[in-house]
Amino acid sequence: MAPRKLAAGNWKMNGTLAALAEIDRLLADQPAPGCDVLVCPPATLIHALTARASGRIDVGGQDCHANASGAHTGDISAAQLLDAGASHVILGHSERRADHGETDAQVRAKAEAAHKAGLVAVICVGETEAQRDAGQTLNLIASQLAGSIPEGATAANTVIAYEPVWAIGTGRTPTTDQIAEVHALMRDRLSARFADGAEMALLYGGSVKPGNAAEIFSIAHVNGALVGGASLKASDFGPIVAALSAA
Ligand SMILES: O=C[C@H](O)COP(=O)(O)O
Repeated sequence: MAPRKLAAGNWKMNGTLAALAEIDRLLADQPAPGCDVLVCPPATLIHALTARASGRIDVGGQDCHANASGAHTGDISAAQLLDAGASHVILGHSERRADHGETDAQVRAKAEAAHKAGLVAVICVGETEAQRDAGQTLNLIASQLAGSIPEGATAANTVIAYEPVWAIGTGRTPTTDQIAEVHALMRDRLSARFADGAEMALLYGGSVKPGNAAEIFSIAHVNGALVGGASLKASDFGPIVAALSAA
């Protein structure tokens, strides 16, 4: 079976209740998308967005704690995300790895917690510009995949997002050959390690816009996108969803 196609939006620390009007616009613009659509708003909006989307868009968190409950002020558990309406959770985003020092082992523990709660883990990997310049990209991605993905991962409970750190929010994107090289490596490693690794959805993320989406979605083993800035407005995210639907 081919991997499912997924257009995922990561709102990061943007948006209040007023931003949910964009969900209405997105639903109007894309009433019957030919791909899965996921929006990961700040945790404060998960419940309201779930109600607003009425099952037509999947909703996700942007992080969860590895523990199910306890004295962890400011954190949120996978079960709490599920309870609020989430079906997915982004884990190991480079902003979490950089801002909060998250390691592969911590990301893996969080993914185990997400799976246990019944959430799909969207696990992010990606190299910095210095690592790419030093020729370390493929080894680093292989190492992040090995360290961040738990043994219980399947195509049903795990999505992998390749996000070069230097392409996030910069307007710069890798060449199609560079994306293809990393996605081929990811497919090889996942297929070697997991029984259904050939069916795991692989997303590209980093400055995906309406203008470059179709080209990115034409690359082998790119099954969708994790979109930051361009997911905030339906006028940008709608065309990206349409491009993936047509891919
Ligand atoms: O999670 C999304 C990525 O960090 C990409 O962000 P961006 O589309 O704003 O470059």
